[in-house]
Amino acid sequence: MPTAAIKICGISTPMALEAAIRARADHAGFVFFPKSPRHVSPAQAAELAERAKGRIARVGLFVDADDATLAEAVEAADLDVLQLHGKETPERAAQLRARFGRKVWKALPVASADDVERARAYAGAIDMLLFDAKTPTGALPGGMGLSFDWGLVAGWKGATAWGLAGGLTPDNVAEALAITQAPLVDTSSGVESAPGVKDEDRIAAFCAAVRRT
Ligand SMILES: O=C(O)c1ccccc1N[C@@H]1O[C@H](COP(=O)(O)O)[C@@H](O)[C@H]1O
Repeated sequence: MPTAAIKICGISTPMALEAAIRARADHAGFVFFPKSPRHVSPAQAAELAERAKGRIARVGLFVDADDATLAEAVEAADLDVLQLHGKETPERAAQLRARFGRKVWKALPVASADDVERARAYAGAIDMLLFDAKTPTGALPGGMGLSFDWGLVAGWKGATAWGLAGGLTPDNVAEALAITQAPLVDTSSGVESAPGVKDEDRIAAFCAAVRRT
């Protein structure tokens, strides 16, 4: 099995960005969702993105964002990927892909086999599916450190590339990969010392654990 690609999400400081690059992560995620403790403004993202250019891919995370919000972020941070983490439909995802000409990833909340089945509706509309844990009503739709039953997506086969998110840490990512064979893993709170505070050692440990598998 080839080594899984790695996304470190919720990067809001140069220190965290440099740690992700040093650890050879593939993608850095910037959260454009004001309710998140990891939220960055377009101006902050622009600075981070400039530092990231040519060293790590830039992913912008959005939750049911309107076109103006997306346009401002894409322009400021020259994003490579738009990660949609709300209730965006396949039609909305396809529309954004066409409008912005960037890759689009869609996060899907998973708690049951039916949730996984819903992924098939996005075939042709997006570039990657991200299976993430379903979070409680009223809570953030991600970034909560919650995982789901990885057996539900074990060896998932579909028309769309996919990745695994939700509660991944340096301690459990090897097991998650052994069960799911996910081609990409995404973590945020699992490499933090407190909500929104990235930990360099945990970022390094997470990437090393992925590479050991
Ligand atoms: O990180 C956030 O604050 C966030 C807010 C709103 C939606 C998604 C968010 N994060 C993403 O959620 C998954 C899982 O995160 P975790 O590893 O369980 O903390 C991941 O894709 C984050 O990028």
